Amino acid sequence: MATQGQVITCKAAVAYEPNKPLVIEDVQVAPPQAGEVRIKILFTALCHTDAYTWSGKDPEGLFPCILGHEAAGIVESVGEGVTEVQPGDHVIPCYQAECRECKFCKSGKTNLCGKVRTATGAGVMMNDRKSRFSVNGKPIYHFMGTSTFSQYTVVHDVSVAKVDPQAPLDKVCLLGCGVPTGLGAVWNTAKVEPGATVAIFGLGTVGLAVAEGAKSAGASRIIGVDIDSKKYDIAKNFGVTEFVNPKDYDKPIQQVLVDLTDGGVDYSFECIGNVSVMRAALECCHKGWGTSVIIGVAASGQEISTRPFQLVTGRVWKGTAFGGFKSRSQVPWLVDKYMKKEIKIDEYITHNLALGDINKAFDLMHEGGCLRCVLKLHE
Ligand SMILES: NC(=O)c1ccc[n+]([C@@H]2O[C@H](COP(=O)([O-])OP(=O)(O)OC[C@H]3O[C@@H](n4cnc5c(N)ncnc54)[C@H](O)[C@@H]3O)[C@@H](O)[C@H]2O)c1
Ligand SMILES: N[C@@H](CCC(=O)N[C@@H](CSCO)C(=O)NCC(=O)O)C(=O)O
Ligand SMILES: [Zn+2]
Ligand SMILES: [Zn+2]
Repeated sequence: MATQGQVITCKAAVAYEPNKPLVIEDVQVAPPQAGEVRIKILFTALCHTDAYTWSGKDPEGLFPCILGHEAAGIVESVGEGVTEVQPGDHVIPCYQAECRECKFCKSGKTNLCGKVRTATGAGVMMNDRKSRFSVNGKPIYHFMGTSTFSQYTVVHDVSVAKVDPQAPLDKVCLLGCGVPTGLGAVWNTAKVEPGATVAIFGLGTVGLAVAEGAKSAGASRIIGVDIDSKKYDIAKNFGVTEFVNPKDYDKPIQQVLVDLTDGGVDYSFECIGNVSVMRAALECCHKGWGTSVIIGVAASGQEISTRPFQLVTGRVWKGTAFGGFKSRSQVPWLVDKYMKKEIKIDEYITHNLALGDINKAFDLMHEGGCLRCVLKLHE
């Protein structure tokens, strides 16, 4: 049955309130308006940022909403003026847009795009500042411009990457967030060079992707830091050469790393979202040149601090969103790299469940053994 131009009723997981179990609902998804694309989502993974917003600690968090931003699917229909994708195309929705026209996109200095960011932050579509989702006539907010915990979603055309139709969507859905973030933090943001020493704080999916990126960049030592010692075994497969558990030491972790590396590492990456660890990650860097990259997302009200002397003496503090990748241009390139076996994806997927099991999937995420859980959206 043709669905183009019609409201689609489908299943979605709705977050009605912070921390209350998500509810699988029949949701109405309106047709795409000008510059919009409606996507049949086939697979979505869960990222810790979904859990962060669900927890109520995200200052941009709005309820009720449909979370989810690491997914893949097939274009169902497009709105007026959409030229770059058409029904049937295989796509990855990208929470970081790329319009190629705004001040940010044209700067050549950043992957951030300004075109739809205020709308996505407000949980609505740019065209009419309204949501395309409703339940029994009541609007449900969008999330990060993607809302992939739904069998169908509507996104801005500048937030859609068209990918190789041969690529397995149950795997490449991970290229919507965590894996590119870690790889890009190394390749684009830090620009790690051969022989460099690297410390990675937090060995979840993002930290492991940092390790993979650092290995491919030719780093000589890749030191993983995690409070869960079980992470070391898996981390070795991603390139981590040494492991440090802060709980095994009486002295501050930055001192442990400085002592281990003759004055500090060349690059460090914070992949947790803990502001005390962000400080340690900066302070374990080598005087004169060490660079620390913040990747983790910290709760509302949290702030970073250090002695300015740390920066005066040459350490550099940076941050990265989506690993600095330009989404529409570079996600298809990452898909091709996966197809050529040049980057891992399968190894990050520890669990596969159905949409109806989404609350179980969030429970799993908080257990040490889960990296990414991929949900199948349709039977
Ligand atoms: N900037 C971006 O574009 C971007 C993209 C994706 C995810 N993120 C953020 O990156 C962070 C990591 O995501 P993830 O999915 O890998 O998370 P995760 O929870 O799977 O991994 C975090 C790891 O940190 C470890 N850890 C926790 N506290 C620690 C401490 N005090 N010291 C050392 N290790 C500690 C945990 O044991 C775990 O292994 C999250 O904050 C997420 O929101 C940011
Ligand atoms: N809404 C949060 C900010 C969350 C945040 O920093 N998001 C990251 C992506 S996390 C993906 O898992 C990001 O890329 N931010 C850039 C952007 O959102 O434009 C808050 O307000 O604290
Ligand atoms: Zn994410
Ligand atoms: Zn732009």
